[in-house]
Amino acid sequence: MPAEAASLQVKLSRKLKLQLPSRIPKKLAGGSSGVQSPPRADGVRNGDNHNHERTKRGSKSILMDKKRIFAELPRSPSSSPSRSRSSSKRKQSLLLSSNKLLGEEGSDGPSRSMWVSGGKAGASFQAKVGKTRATSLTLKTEVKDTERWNAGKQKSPAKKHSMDSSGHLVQKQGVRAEVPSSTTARRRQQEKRDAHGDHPEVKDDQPKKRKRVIRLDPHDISNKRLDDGIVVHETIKEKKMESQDSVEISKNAQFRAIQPGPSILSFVEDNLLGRRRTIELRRAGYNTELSAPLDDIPFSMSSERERIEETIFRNKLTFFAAAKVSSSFPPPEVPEIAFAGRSNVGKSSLLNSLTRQWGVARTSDKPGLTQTINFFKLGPKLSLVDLPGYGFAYAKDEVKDAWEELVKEYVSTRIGLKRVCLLIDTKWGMKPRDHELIDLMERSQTKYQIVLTKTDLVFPIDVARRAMQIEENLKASKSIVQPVMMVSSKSGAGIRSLRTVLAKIARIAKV
Ligand SMILES: Nc1nc2c(ncn2[C@@H]2O[C@H](COP(=O)(O)OP(=O)(O)OP(=O)(O)O)[C@@H](O)[C@H]2O)c(=O)[nH]1
Ligand SMILES: [Mg+2]
Repeated sequence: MPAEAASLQVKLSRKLKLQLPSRIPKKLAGGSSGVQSPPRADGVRNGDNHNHERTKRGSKSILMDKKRIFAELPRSPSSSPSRSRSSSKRKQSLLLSSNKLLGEEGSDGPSRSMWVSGGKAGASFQAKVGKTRATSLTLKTEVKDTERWNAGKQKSPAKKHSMDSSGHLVQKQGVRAEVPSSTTARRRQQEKRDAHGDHPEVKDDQPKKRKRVIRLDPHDISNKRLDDGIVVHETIKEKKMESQDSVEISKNAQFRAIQPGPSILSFVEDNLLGRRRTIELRRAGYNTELSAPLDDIPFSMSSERERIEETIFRNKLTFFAAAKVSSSFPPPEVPEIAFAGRSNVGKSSLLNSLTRQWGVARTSDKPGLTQTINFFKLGPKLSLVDLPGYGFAYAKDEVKDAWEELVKEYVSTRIGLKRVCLLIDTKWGMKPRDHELIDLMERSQTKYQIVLTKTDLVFPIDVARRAMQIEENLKASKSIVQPVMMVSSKSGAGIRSLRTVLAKIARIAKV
């Protein structure tokens, strides 16, 4: 038996020496050192085995244990002695891992051979390869590639490969460079598979997708223009805002610089105009629980109307006509006093406050409630006319324009119109549309009087300043009736004074 074994060993050695490749992929050999060892003459490299111990035992002992199997040319199983099951399993696992490695390497791999146990194990491997048709085919083709690769290697020996795991990419790139052009199609296929995630390890080695680079068209200056435009617009806007602010500031400064005359100041104080504390009103003897307490009527009830100092305002206020167009105006039978002004300035409220009949003329905090010219009779000798407001209102522009035209027509053509009370919000002062109406009344020689409203919302000094400001502005006006009146429908301040002025009109007026 020892003699047989020795002869068998010799035979195997010869056979295997013939089959030994010039190079063996390090990956297959499981090597991990960073430097590739030069191939040995007998085809066995120091790093070809899974550990260095085997290498130490020498090439002979390795050959005893291992046999290089070429996948494309399955060798007939040698008549090596049978091995234990565990050994066989170990070889199979080695085979599987090797197979896996082959798969990972793809067509670019430097070798498709592997070291497995000789004898029965090798035979079993061959049988397995034979059984697994797909695997066999792959191996076959890959071995062909390996041969070509080796040939290529020999042609260009100057090129080196780093076989260590850290330099895997370098090796693969090198191999790629050496793969002949006939394998290009296959390589593309492999790359496709890699791209589909068949071999994640290899995929990692693939050059990563280039980031999209946004190319700038040197002739396209739209972006720049857009940016520039925005910047320019912003600066213009900012400048505009700044200039507006400065104008506003200067306007406020100008307003604060107004020195009201002594008559205006005393009027404001006598009538307790402006924002006042409740305690102050109480101390002055007014019942702050009542509506419009400064009107100096203790109870705001119908029976109390008898206490109104101006007899004409003791009459019942009755609505009798509404007009959307001038043709709907009622015939001018009695003198009329109209209340005009911007929307929400307090026209309807003033009518109620003057007559102390709350709710006859409808009011709302929503601008644009009064949309028709409403005619109210205050006794047999006077009519009070509530006009729709102009300026901002919750209505369509066409509708608002129609109101404005109607108001203009009324104030400029109405026979029997004795006075237009032009109401101005004390806080905001006169606006361009107010001036428009003034101009119209000036042209049509309609008498008008400025009435500052909502005086309870501003400081007494500002009420005086506003009155003074308007008086100064309209000094040259011919149709204006001085003085500027100041009222508050809420507190009742200045209402009695206004009644006195308006009652005089009623007394002397004839249609
Ligand atoms: N604080 C205060 N609020 C007032 C005064 N006069 C009226 N108001 C309020 O201002 C709002 C508008 O009042 P209106 O009388 O409806 O005003 P208008 O001018 O008739 O409004 P339009 O009919 O829309 O043109 C309402 O909420 C009133 O309560 C006032 O003297 N002081
Ligand atoms: Mg109104």
